[in-house]
Amino acid sequence: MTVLITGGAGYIGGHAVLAFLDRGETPVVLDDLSTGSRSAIPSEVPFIFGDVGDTSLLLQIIEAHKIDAILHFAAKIVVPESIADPLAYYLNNTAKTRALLEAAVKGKVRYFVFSSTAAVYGNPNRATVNEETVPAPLSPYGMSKLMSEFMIRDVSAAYGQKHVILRYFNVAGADPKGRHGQSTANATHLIKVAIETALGRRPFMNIFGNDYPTPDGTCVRDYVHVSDLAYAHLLALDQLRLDGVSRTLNCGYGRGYSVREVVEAVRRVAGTNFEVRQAPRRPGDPASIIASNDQLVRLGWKPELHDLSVIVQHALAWEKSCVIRV
Ligand SMILES: NC(=O)c1ccc[n+]([C@@H]2O[C@H](COP(=O)([O-])OP(=O)(O)OC[C@H]3O[C@@H](n4cnc5c(N)ncnc54)[C@H](O)[C@@H]3O)[C@@H](O)[C@H]2O)c1
Ligand SMILES: O=c1ccn([C@@H]2O[C@H](COP(=O)(O)OP(=O)(O)O[C@H]3O[C@H](CO)[C@H](O)[C@H](O)[C@H]3O)[C@@H](O)[C@H]2O)c(=O)[nH]1
Repeated sequence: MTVLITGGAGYIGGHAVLAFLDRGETPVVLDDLSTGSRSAIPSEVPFIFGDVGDTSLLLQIIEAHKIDAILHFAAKIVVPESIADPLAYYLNNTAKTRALLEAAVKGKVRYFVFSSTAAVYGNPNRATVNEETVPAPLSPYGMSKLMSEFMIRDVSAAYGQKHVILRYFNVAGADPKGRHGQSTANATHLIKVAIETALGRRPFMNIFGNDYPTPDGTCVRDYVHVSDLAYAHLLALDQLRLDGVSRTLNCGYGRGYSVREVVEAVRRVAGTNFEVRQAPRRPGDPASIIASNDQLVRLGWKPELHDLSVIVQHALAWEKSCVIRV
């Protein structure tokens, strides 16, 4: 039984690769390195350079490595970019997921674990969202993922494949042992941007919008440590192999921080002040989105790295180490 990780050269997929290695399993990685990095993949892990939309390549990989489970991380992930270029997102995230599913069905892959997103919920008018909250994405990115969710459920119903759809909230932090972190050039994620600014790699950063209906007017998000999230994948796959029950699960801590609170946490942990400018709202941003995580916790998820200071510390340590490596 071998696991295929698509997008394993990227930020979250790379942490999933480490989680499997840490428990003695060696996965196989497929990645086109569009945003991922070859150096993120440990040398003992078989790496195939290629596209998830290439059904015949996928069939070869499934057969050659006896793949019984696919963890599908590969995607484009930037919300504003998806608004500017929706067709690129519907191609890479939706059409290519369809091609991957076709290969999985033809290759008789039994289990499919999908990286979905809190962006499927749009701008929910409630304190927390659970998996039954009706999805209403605000962006083509969120819609491209929601369309994939529908395909995955239909494929399970028709062909008997079992799946877990994991809806990640805002993923942040880095491997506590310093082996991997977020390396994407021109990253747009808040914690990454704030840390780059704290380290003087950006002259200033923007806060997008201060007139949201939130306690301090800035957007509220549920930041989840990437290593706790990687562990959730192992748990979800183990459970799927055990009981064969397909599930959709929120992956967040159930607690929100505003943009201002995150900026303050980065200032505190980094021990430095940096320039923050107020900017207009960014298109496609919901005011507040926080997970209800009861279902994942019931499966046995025990997050250990939920403190925002710990998330920032690990991200900061990774960012500093990146310069040392260059
Ligand atoms: N980062 C977050 O906060 C967040 C939140 C919710 C969901 N997600 C989801 O998690 C997944 C991983 O995101 P990430 O933050 O690690 O992004 P990332 O950009 O670091 O990783 C994506 C990886 O997929 C690869 N890739 C992209 N298109 C490909 C294709 N067609 N064929 C092969 N490889 C391809 C890239 O080279 C990269 O290595 C994505 O599906 C994303 O939608 C991320
Ligand atoms: O320089 C910045 C960067 C971000 N923000 C704000 O910080 C919040 C978080 O923004 P991120 O870009 O870090 O994350 P998003 O909430 O936009 O989206 C992230 O989480 C989503 C799930 O909630 C998606 O899955 C998506 O892939 C991933 O980028 C937003 O209000 C954003 O406007 C700033 O103010 N300044």
